[in-house]
Amino acid sequence: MSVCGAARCWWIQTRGAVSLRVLQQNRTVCTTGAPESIREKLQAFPGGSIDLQKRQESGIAVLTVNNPARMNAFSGCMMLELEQRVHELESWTEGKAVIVKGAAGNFCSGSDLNAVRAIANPQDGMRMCEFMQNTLTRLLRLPLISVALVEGRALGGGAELTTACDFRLMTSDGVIQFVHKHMGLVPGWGGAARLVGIVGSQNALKLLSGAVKVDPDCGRQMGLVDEVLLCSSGEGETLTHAEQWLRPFIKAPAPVIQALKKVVVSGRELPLEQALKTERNVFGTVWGGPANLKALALKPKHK
Ligand SMILES: CC[C@@H](C(=O)O)C(=O)SCCNC(=O)CCNC(=O)[C@H](O)C(C)(C)COP(=O)(O)OP(=O)(O)OC[C@H]1O[C@@H](n2cnc3c(N)ncnc32)[C@H](O)[C@@H]1OP(=O)(O)O
Repeated sequence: MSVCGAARCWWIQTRGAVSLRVLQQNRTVCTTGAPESIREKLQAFPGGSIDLQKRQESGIAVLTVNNPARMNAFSGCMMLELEQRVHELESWTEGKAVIVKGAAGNFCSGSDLNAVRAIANPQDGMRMCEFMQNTLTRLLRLPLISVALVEGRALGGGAELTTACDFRLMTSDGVIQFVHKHMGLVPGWGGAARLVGIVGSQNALKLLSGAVKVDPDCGRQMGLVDEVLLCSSGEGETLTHAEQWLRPFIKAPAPVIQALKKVVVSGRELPLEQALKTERNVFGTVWGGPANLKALALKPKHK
């Protein structure tokens, strides 16, 4: 059943639910589906797709924002599909990482301006923002190491999407630009809050108030870009380079990688006492587990 054919209420089901449950208590992130009205409105704007390829052998998923005729701008249906793909990844037990990219050598040009023009009243605009904020918060909280692969332009909401990943890799032609000022707007998908956490408040203010075109050098200097991929524009080659960059970080069984991401999320988002409690709970899921026992068996017994 396509998402656009049915608006459903999604609940986050995940192991180590303490971290998510505590996070939900502390955050206004709604884990239930957005009100029917905004879903119906978003369904009225078709076009493009959010494609997900889960590679069981490597544990790396590739999530592609696919609307090349619109420079991968988000139609309403793509916003709904993104939530569905994130929901799928929340329950991918073999997963270790997800690479978020755009189609045809561009990252994403933000909201589809045709939809933006039609969702012009403040109430619906705020509901669309809340829907995307919730989805992008869930993307960043996935128990997977997430990487935004920025080829070409990441503009507006597309720039915000890059901040909803743990890391950002950029090709030499890549640009991240928070163009919101030029639209008479501020980021609405949570990009401002996350950007402050990534580059600090002063650099965030410069990038937003200056609508600065962040190229690879600027991004590396600011700490917004974690690696520049010096490779030809071949889409397949760039993705291969991104997977190679990820490899050292996912060299462990999926439950261990997922546990590591969960304790980092709770350390980043929770007050210390709750973060420590989450860490203990997650520790309990891997202590004495297959990977732990296998590692102990390989250690020489000390006399
Ligand atoms: C919370 C933020 C969120 C929101 O408020 O909802 C937003 O993200 S608002 C949108 C922010 N994004 C933008 O403002 C970028 C808009 N696009 C552009 O400025 C330019 O297209 C470009 C990205 C600078 C590229 O320019 P250029 O190289 O000249 O190509 P074209 O302009 O001809 O674009 C090719 C093609 O793609 C269509 N396009 C591009 N971006 C969008 C978009 N965001 N929504 C809809 N369509 C988009 C563009 O119209 C062209 O299509 P055709 O005219 O049919 O050829």
